[in-house]
Amino acid sequence: MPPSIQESFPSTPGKVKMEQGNYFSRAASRWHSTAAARLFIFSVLLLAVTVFIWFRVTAHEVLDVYSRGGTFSGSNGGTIRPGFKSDYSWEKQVRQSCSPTREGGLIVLVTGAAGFVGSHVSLALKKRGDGLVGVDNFNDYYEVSLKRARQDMLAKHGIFVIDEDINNAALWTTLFDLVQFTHIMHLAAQAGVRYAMQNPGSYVNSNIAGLVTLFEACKSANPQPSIVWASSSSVYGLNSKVPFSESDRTDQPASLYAATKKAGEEIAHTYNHIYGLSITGLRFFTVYGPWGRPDMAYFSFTRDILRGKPINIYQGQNNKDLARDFTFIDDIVSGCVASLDTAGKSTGSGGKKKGAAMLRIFNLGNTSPVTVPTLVDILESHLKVKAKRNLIKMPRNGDVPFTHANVSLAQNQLNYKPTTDLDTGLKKFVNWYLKYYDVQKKLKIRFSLDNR
Ligand SMILES: O=C(O)[C@H]1O[C@H](OP(=O)(O)OP(=O)(O)OC[C@H]2O[C@@H](n3ccc(=O)[nH]c3=O)[C@H](O)[C@@H]2O)[C@H](O)[C@@H](O)[C@@H]1O
Repeated sequence: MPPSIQESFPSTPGKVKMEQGNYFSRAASRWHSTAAARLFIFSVLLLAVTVFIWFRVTAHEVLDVYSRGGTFSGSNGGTIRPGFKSDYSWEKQVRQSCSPTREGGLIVLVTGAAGFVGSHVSLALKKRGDGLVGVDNFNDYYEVSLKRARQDMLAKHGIFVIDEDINNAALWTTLFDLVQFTHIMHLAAQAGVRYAMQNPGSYVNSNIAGLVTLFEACKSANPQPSIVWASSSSVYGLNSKVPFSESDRTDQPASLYAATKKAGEEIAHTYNHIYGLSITGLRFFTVYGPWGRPDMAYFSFTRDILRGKPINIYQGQNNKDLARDFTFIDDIVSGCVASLDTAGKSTGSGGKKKGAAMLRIFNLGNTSPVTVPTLVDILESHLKVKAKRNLIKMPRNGDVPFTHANVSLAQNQLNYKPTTDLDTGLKKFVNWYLKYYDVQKKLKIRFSLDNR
């Protein structure tokens, strides 16, 4: 349409806009004519995009935290970090720690490395020349200073422990880009049977969500690592067939802790089935020993006996003593290392299964249950102090009356043979306990003198 005819048409909203458009485009063209104006518009756009992205990330994090029913601090006081940033010195520490010192040495990621079993397994692997890096979130379920002391001990042997949560997917992306792990030793978990009634969310967060986050990273890794992880004797729950064999029923968990470990075993099946991950689950039976967990009975009893405080000894129905298949840490370490050594390769790549992969479950126990009062007798003899015993009815808090492992499968396939009886093992524990807490006391005194 020629401009003269177009101008003679009556005004319409469209026209008015067009005229406004012309006005603004003239004004804009004046602005555009300067480089400063272009820069200004670009900056405004950049700011808008940044604000938009920040808002989305923050909103997502808030929803994520609230969906877990929590606050912005972790389930045990740790801080939830939305991402992960590495730097040169961090990468250097990871690389150094992961370098094997023997030919054909494994390259292992150990989660829960500052924990009881994790620190022992890490040390054993390093000592025989494997490369490894640890991850631990140092939560305050029990005294953090003990976890830090284990970390110091590992650092002296050249093992780097990353202070992070297993739910941090960004950590796994960074770490798996940096290192090609041959194996994962997954020991990070929310442990303890009775604490599950106080903090159920913590069990779901670590033992289910954390496990899935890690499996997701493993499935996408290229090549995929082989995985060994800690399940628990508690999966046998109310099973009354003794001794407990891997083929026994495990669908009657007595605690939420046991239920999350059982769920872990099912999740392991899924990742093996869909993605070809090689996965070995280990059902540990009440592990004890030096550098142990203060929340466990043998440890807290020792502390209370030495302080002259009474201890509660639970009893089952008809005042029957409870019994556990207490297993010494060195035997558990042998079982863990043998599981790593015998693990088949994962078969998937690029997140896709290429063939059937190994899926195993083993009991790692001692095969000779001991009653709790006998445990106390042994502690008394090594501590040379009499316990003040309160016999009380077992509270309904997830406990089971007894555990007893059949380890013939582990014996056949891992050459697993527990060699430490409870008396020998507790003697080693008591020696460590007295030394460790005496050292800690001296350090505290020296620290307070230094700060005067
Ligand atoms: O084998 C396992 O799967 C589990 O072993 C332990 O659980 P638990 O056997 O209950 O070990 P303790 O908490 O040390 O209790 C040992 C025995 O002492 C008894 N006990 C515990 C505490 C107490 O104050 N009094 C008492 O008599 C318990 O009832 C139990 O029979 C660990 O805490 C779990 O993390 C682990 O998974």
